[in-house]
Amino acid sequence: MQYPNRWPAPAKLNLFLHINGRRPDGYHELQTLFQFIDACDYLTFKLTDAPNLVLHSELNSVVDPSDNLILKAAKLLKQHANYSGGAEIFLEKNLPMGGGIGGGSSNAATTLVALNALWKTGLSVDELAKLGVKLGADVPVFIRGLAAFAEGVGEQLTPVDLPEKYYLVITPEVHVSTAKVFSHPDLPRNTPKLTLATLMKNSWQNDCQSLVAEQHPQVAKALDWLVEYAPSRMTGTGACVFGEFEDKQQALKVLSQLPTDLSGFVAQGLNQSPLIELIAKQN
Ligand SMILES: C[C@@](CO)(OP(=O)(O)O)[C@H](O)COP(=O)(O)OP(=O)(O)OC[C@H]1O[C@@H](n2ccc(N)nc2=O)[C@H](O)[C@@H]1O
Ligand SMILES: Nc1ncnc2c1ncn2[C@@H]1O[C@H](COP(=O)(O)OP(=O)(O)O)[C@@H](O)[C@H]1O
Repeated sequence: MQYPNRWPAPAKLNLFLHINGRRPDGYHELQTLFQFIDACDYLTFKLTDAPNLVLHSELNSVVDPSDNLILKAAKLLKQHANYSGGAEIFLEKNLPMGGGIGGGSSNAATTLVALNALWKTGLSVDELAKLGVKLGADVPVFIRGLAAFAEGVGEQLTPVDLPEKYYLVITPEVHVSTAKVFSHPDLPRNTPKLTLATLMKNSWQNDCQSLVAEQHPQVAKALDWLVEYAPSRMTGTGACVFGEFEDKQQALKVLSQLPTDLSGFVAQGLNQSPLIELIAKQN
């Protein structure tokens, strides 16, 4: 089978994020809507007979390679499948980190999907998703590659077909820790659970937004600015915020007016991830 050289790891947005409660293990019950966007990191894999797993990336100076979700994912698959060889992995990092657009989780998912194909370890998508959730609650949605309504701690996924709008994503230069947001005493945790049909009719919100905006003036500033142009919210636990547009030109026009101390990009919503499209083309 002819696989490509570069494997995409797309970002996601949480179009809404509701927190319904806290479980005894500290994890939170959520209802959230995931859609991919066509902004991606890219990974390249060179297979080796030697068992070593090596990551080449500018990120190595910021995230210790042993903490990098890419190497953690590769190690997990290698151990699970009892694979004898190794890989050199090259990462092109384009996505902002700690922004709530899921770059780390997506990198992990792409590593699992790509190495499973290249190493011919033969795991099913369900098995890969089960491995992936050990690395992060967001990893399975990237492995399955379909826009989805998520419940539980984010692992119960129902695929959904959504309008593929354009988003202006603002990337405030602050790193928000997901663990810190979820452990904050003031985080609202009591949004009632609703059916998907009801949620689709309601206006959408992110229950982490007020807390994160209070703690990070750059996030509040981005939201105050963007909301003048389009319905806007934060994604995940922040710091990125996004405004929805029907029309790409309109989104680009607003981007061109962004105050100089903010930065961002325009991307299109996708119901199928570029990673899964690529795998489907091979089969
Ligand atoms: C809440 C979301 C929405 O997409 O936030 P973002 O990370 O994307 O901003 C994700 O589900 C996050 O997924 P992910 O980033 O993979 O989370 P994990 O590594 O599993 O967990 C990071 C920390 O967040 C908290 N956490 C995460 C998920 C959840 N349902 N309840 C939690 O309380 C836990 O304290 C955990 O220690
Ligand atoms: N390959 C990776 N890409 C990005 N972040 C990574 C990676 N591996 C580990 N991390 C760690 O995970 C943290 C959260 O990453 P990221 O997925 O970008 O944020 P978020 O979950 O908020 O979207 C980073 O700050 C970094 O310390």
